[in-house]
Amino acid sequence: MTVDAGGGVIAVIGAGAWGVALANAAARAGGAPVPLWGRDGAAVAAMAATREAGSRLPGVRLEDGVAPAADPAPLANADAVLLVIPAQQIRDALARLRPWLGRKGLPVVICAKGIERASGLFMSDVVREMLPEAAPAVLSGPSFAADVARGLPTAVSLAADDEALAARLARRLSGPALRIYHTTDMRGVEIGGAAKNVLAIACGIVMGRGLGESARAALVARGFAEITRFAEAYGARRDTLMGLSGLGDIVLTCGSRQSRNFAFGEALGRGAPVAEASGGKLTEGAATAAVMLRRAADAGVDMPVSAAVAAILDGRMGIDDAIGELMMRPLRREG
Ligand SMILES: NC(=O)C1=CN([C@@H]2O[C@H](COP(=O)(O)OP(=O)(O)OC[C@H]3O[C@@H](n4cnc5c(N)ncnc54)[C@H](OP(=O)(O)O)[C@@H]3O)[C@@H](O)[C@H]2O)C=CC1
Ligand SMILES: O=C(CO)COP(=O)(O)O
Repeated sequence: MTVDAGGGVIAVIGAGAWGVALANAAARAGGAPVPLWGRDGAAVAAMAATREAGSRLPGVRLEDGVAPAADPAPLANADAVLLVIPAQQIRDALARLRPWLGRKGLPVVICAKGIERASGLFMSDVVREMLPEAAPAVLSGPSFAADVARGLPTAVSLAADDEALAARLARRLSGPALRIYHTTDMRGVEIGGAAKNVLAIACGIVMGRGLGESARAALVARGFAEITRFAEAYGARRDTLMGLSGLGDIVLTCGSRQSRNFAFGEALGRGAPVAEASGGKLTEGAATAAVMLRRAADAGVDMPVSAAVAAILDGRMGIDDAIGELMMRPLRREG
């Protein structure tokens, strides 16, 4: 497989907000057409006809090279694929698409942010199970789809076991407005992306409850500390967590209503029921909170902020009690 700065076909699996944004970025970065696979035939046909992204990214036009389709056949000719569907759906989608993806060394770049609820597996391990011949990679960092789709300046991390592959993919996808740093720390990049969504819900709750910016800053700092402990317990490097896919994405999603996870938390903080607070939007942190705590417990890592979010989402604790409990924890040395 050849993927380099000068070309190589990048295909995108998932025609939602982030899939369209990355397809646009890939089209801007390279000369080759970008197949964009979506499961909903009518929706992708409408995208192809109107060249509009649709209701998930209002006002965004598809770049000329982007080719939306519900037929997976073009995936068979891709030099690399970007996997851009919700984390909990990746296993099923790969089971269906495997006939077009089962090639030795095919780079499969995971762009979803989550941990698989049923198995407790990180996304790169799900891909390794479902496509054992593939070369998994992870792309994550502070990047709202609406910004990337419009070509606003953004920087993210891309990790693969093979540093040369990570560097080639980063060069192929980078453009004047999308700057991609590469690393071999897949665990660090994928845990940063998955865990920050849970923290964004916590920050939304605090803001929705009217507890103030000081409380949010405390949560960001203590949440970052627990995410770093968790990631290191699973072999991640601390400096990865200090980078774009950890701290960078926490700064973005814990401070902006544009984040669906933050907005979900804010609605909860204002009193919306858990079942209604997302307004039908994808909130990866809600799916990941409980399973992340299971993995943390397996590794003997304490994650009090994430535990409070999980307890609120499971209905085991009310918001005020959860906040009270966080404040009443025994005082300890910082670290
Ligand atoms: N939006 C953003 O700013 C960013 C998102 N991400 C991550 O990207 C991932 C996707 O998010 P995003 O694109 O925003 O979500 P959206 O809700 O906008 O889109 C999700 C897409 O996945 C498709 N899909 C859902 N289930 C399946 C399935 N079983 N098989 C095939 N396709 C499926 C949906 O299809 P259908 O329309 O038919 O339901 C839809 O096209 C998430 O993990 C998110 O955390 C990462 C960075 C930025
Ligand atoms: O991951 C994101 C930005 O980096 C998008 O966050 P939300 O899924 O919370 O909207």
